[in-house]
Amino acid sequence: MIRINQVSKSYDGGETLSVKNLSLEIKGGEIFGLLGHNGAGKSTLLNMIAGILSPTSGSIDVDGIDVVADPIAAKKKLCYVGDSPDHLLRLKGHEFLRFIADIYEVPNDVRVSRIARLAEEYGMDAELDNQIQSYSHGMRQKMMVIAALLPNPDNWILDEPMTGLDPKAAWILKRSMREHADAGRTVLFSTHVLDVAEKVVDRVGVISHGELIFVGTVGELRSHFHSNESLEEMFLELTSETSPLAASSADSDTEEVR
Ligand SMILES: Nc1ncnc2c1ncn2[C@@H]1O[C@H](COP(=O)(O)OP(=O)(O)OP(=O)(O)O)[C@@H](O)[C@H]1O
Repeated sequence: MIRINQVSKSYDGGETLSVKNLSLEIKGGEIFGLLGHNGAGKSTLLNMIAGILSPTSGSIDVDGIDVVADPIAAKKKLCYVGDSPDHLLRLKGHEFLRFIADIYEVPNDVRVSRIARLAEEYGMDAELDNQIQSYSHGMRQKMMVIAALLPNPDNWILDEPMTGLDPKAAWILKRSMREHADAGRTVLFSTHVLDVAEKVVDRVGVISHGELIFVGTVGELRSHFHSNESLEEMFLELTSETSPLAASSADSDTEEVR
């Protein structure tokens, strides 16, 4: 479970807030999709949950562990796919995965079988002896997904995880997300690809200018609009400059439709 309590983030000492007083609870058993335009604050929020950025104010806990007060314990409860797959490029695939398994203290026998399964599923088994810098963008993204899923913690935090994945890999990841949530665990991911979101999410959160302007199921969003529109159409209406819900102030309620 991920609990975000009145979190704000400023990159410039308080002049502007990239995330504004945001509260949200994501329970075990659900896939939660975070939607928002470029610069809306998705990566900033996910980076704070993953412990890469500190909130300017507010608190975040993962399975009851405060990510700022106890960062190592909190990190053991989550995995994270960031918005760039270009890390540790000089390592070979298997060296990178061994490094991740060491950090997460994945036992030897477990890591061997898990790496073999994940590499085979994502079509990367023939690539593990090559340096990551020789991989294509999509192959690097697959490595980030494999590395994230390798420790198999309860909470998955995935920033645009489908970007660059081929259809088969995207399908396998979506299936894994569903299985993970159905086992009572938590998946939080961001995406721009709204037809993907519509198919896999249990709930969505729409973030605009650092504020959550909607939290609920796609069905609830539909009944709010009294329409049968696609998620894409509703998202565009919700975040348009003329929408009464479009974020502009920091003092509004954020749960459900404002
Ligand atoms: N390192 C940084 N320094 C200063 N401002 C930043 C930094 N990172 C992000 N921002 C600002 O914070 C805001 C939110 O950015 P963020 O990357 O969280 O958006 P996003 O929703 O993930 O966007 P995208 O969909 O384009 O990845 C933007 O206005 C951005 O310019």
